[in-house]
Amino acid sequence: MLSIQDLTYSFPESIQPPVFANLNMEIRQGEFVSVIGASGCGKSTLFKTIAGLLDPTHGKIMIHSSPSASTRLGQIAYMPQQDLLLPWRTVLDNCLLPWEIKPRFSKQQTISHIREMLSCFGLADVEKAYPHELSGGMKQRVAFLRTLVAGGGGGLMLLDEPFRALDAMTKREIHRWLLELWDELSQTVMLITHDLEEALLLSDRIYLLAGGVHSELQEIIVDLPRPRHYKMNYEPQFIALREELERRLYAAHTF
Ligand SMILES: Nc1ncnc2c1ncn2[C@@H]1O[C@H](COP(=O)(O)OP(=O)(O)OP(=O)(O)O)[C@@H](O)[C@H]1O
Repeated sequence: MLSIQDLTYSFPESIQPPVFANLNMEIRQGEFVSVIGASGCGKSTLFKTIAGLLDPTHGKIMIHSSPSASTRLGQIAYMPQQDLLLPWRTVLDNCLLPWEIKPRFSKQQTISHIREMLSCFGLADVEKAYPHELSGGMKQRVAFLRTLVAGGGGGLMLLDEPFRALDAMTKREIHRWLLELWDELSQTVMLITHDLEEALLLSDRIYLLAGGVHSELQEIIVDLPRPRHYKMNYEPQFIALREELERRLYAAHTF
């Protein structure tokens, strides 16, 4: 679905070395792929480049074999680190925004789908609230839900640390929901996270990014069986994978 070839990005007018250089990656339709790496290694910059917000300094980004940036825009739902909710719209109206831009189903169908998800995310009571009335974690859940509505057509979802402000219980609920509904959603997802357990629980593959002139993108295949369950965290295969991930992460950032 997504093919990245020889991708390099340097901020214009920056005297720093490139954020990353000569990256190659392939994402298949329906895959869940996490990107991990030390703070500042270039993960968000990589997503902004894929989403078309930054122009690559060098290299190609192709979606369904098309190098056109405009084709890419229609296929990608991007959730940045900041929630970017519209302050003058209620929770429900914020979630409806993708439908207003690109309607797929009737408005009524979309609203009932959103209401189901609001209830599952513990947000049913705040449907009519405005963003300034919500906690940081609630705003993040609304932004995540809106990205799900935007990406509902089987496109690519780019999620930049979507669950970072959530308490452990809410995070677990959203993980459980994602794991249960994953097959039905038929989404392709790329997720940036610093939470190694989250990456292992949700992903088919993980890319470990080390940026700079000598960038490296290591691939880790998560061969845990599906369907997955959060209790897998305690199983030997999961623990072994987690240890391996920590070892590689440490090695990639030890100079
Ligand atoms: N607008 C900018 N101009 C110049 N340099 C920038 C700009 N934005 C980010 N950078 C630099 O690019 C590098 C990569 O930043 P980026 O936000 O992509 O890292 P990250 O891996 O997502 O970090 P984190 O995990 O902390 O979110 C950092 O060194 C950062 O200082």
